[in-house]
Amino acid sequence: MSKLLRKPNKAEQELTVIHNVTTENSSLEYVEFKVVDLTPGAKYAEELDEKEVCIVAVTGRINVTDQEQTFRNLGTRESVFEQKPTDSVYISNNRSFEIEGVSKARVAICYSPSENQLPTKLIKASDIGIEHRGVQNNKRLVHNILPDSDPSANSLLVVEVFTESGNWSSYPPHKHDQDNLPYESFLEETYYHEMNPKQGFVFQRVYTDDRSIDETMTVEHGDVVIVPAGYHPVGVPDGYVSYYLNVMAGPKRTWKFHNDPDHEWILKSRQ
Ligand SMILES: O=C[C@H](O)[C@@H](O)[C@H](O)CC(=O)O
Repeated sequence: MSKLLRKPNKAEQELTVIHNVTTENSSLEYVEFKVVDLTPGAKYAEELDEKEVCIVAVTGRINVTDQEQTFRNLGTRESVFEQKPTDSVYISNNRSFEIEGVSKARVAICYSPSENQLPTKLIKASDIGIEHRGVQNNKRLVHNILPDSDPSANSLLVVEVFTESGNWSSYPPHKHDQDNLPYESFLEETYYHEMNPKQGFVFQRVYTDDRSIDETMTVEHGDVVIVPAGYHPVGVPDGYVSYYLNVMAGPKRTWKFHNDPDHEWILKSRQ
C-alpha cells in the first residue's frame, strides 16, 4: 500500500483516535492531523507547544475550551453529506484545549507551526465562505473554513470540498510545492476523505514533475492521503459523492498553486 495512504483505526471506544498523522510518522514537516471519535461525555485534551490548531466538528456536536473560553454545542450536521458548513475553533500556540463529546462526534484536529500566539477564535458555520468552483465535469463545492484571506492563523489553512458523482476536483492537476512567490507557494497538504455511499471510492494521484513521486491510490471512506509535494487530482466515479477535508501549511501562509502545464489547456478551452 502507498506510503501516502493511511487507513482509519476502526476500534470503537469512548475516545477513538481514527488518524494521527505527525511530522514524526510521516514525511511532512509542517502539517499534522488527527481525527478522533468521541461518545457523549468523552473528552480529548492536549497542551500545545509551538503549534496552532483548527478543531473542526466534522459530524455530531462538541464542546471546546481553551481553559479561558468555552464554546458549547458546536457542530451542525450528523453527516458531512448534508453539505452544510460546520463550526470550528482556532486555538493558537502555547495554549491547551479540551474537546468534549456532546453527542457521538467525529472531530478533525488540524495542526501547523505557530510562534506568535493569536486570539482563540470560534469559526461559526454561518461565517464560512462558500464557493462553487469549476464547470462541466470539474464542479465542486468548497467551504473555506480557514482560508489564507482570514488572518486569524499564522500558518494553518483548512478547507472542505464536496465533489459530485462523475466529477473531478483538485483538477486540472495543480501543485503548491515551491516556495517561489508570487508564482507558487510551498504548502504541504493532507486529505481526509469520506464517500457517500460509504462503500464508494475515489482515485487520487499524487505526482511530481520529475515523477520522483507518482502514486495513484484507490481511496476509501475514512482514508487520509498525504501530499508532501506534487499534483494531487481526485476523480469521483459515477454514483458516488466525495468529501474531503484539506489541511495545508508551509513557510508562508499563501495558497498560490501552479497547474500542470500538460493539462492547463482544459481551463483555457473553457474560457
Ligand atoms: O490545494 C488545495 C486542494 O487541492 C483542494 O482544496 C482543491 O483546491 C479543491 C479544488 O479546488 O478542487
